[in-house]
Amino acid sequence: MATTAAPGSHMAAIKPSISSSRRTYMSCTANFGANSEVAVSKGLRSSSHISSRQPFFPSIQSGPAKSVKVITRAMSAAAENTPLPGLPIDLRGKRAFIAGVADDNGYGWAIAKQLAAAGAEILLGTWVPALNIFESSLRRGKFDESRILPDGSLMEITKVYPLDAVFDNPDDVPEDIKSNKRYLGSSKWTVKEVAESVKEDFGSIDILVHSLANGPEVVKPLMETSRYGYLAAISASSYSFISLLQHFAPIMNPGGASISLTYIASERIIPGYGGGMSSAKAALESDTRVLAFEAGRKHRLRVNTISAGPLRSRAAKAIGFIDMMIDYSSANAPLPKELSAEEVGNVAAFLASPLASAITGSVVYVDNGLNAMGVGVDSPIFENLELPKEA
Ligand SMILES: NC(=O)c1ccc[n+]([C@@H]2O[C@H](COP(=O)([O-])OP(=O)(O)OC[C@H]3O[C@@H](n4cnc5c(N)ncnc54)[C@H](O)[C@@H]3O)[C@@H](O)[C@H]2O)c1
Repeated sequence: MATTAAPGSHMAAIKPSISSSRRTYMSCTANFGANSEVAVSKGLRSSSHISSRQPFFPSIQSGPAKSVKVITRAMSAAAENTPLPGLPIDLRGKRAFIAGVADDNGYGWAIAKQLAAAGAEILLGTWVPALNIFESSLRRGKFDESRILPDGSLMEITKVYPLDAVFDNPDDVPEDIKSNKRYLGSSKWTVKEVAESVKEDFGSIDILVHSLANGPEVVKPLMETSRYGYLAAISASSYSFISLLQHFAPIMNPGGASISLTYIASERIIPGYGGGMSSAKAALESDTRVLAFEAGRKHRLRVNTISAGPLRSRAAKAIGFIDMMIDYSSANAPLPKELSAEEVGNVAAFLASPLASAITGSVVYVDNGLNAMGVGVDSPIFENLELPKEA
């Protein structure tokens, strides 16, 4: 399946406004004749061209006041419809590999969608045990509504690769996994093999997204977490990113970008986010900085992580307190609204684009500003404190 059909959302949005601005402009000239055409075309130029000592519409200042009003209205309509010179997020010609998509509810899907809306070609890496159900749901059209892009076309997924990011190469895979029936139908799903398959199929990629995490003991407090649970969380949620970058960097084009997803529990206490997952996110953020240096110097790649607010994804629901965290954020964040996955997808598209060419090694917060709060303002302690109210 080719993705060339998916145009950049910005470009698609511009086309109709070009013609409507032209229509507005033409109706101005038709209504007011040659003099007003001069006036309108002057008005459409940058305001810096207008001397403060000159009348704004020298050619019609002597005319009746009514004409001035009508022309002003027509001009502001024309200005509203005039496309901005633009800072488009244009990812046409770029290819993205997004690891960690197995349904249409999580951040990985939303990021894939916004990258596709900006014109990127989409390859997915799906956890082997979830692959069958994801592919059959895709085939049966279960995700079609979620695939709709701003221009009305459907997001194309060029290829889905089976992936288990806790195994780097076939020698690492233990017998019980090899013979597990959920793995038997798939092959070449270790990180090294997936990178080799992508190289064989497409030669190179430009964008690498790590949107996966797993902590078998996430519901246990850190003090009760076993060594196995802790190391498993780090392996699946932190080292998996190092491994992906290690194996994909050689096939990433210079100027390429990688993005992972982290959570505020790395730096602030979030009771309930246990099993070493808070430690895994802290490692991921620290690794983002070191890998930014190494991959930047060696491959001219950028490495950033998005610290996302709470989302009702499948993984988050498994932790068991996601609704509470969403309510807490709405009650306490500077922006008292629920975060949408699309808002995170938009920032990922920006970070992946040349517009972010000087951003690397950063933790970028997309959380309605919750990270900036020092207190929870919904505490009864603050009952008598005057808080800013909506105007
Ligand atoms: N949902 C939230 O509230 C939230 C907040 C901040 C950060 N995040 C982060 O966002 C990222 C995506 O999670 P999500 O919440 O969108 O949930 P999700 O369920 O959509 O994504 C997690 C994915 O990881 C995959 N996965 C698990 N183990 C794997 C492995 N060994 N190999 C390959 N894939 C594996 C799962 O199949 C799933 O597709 C994670 O890093 C998560 O920690 C989530």
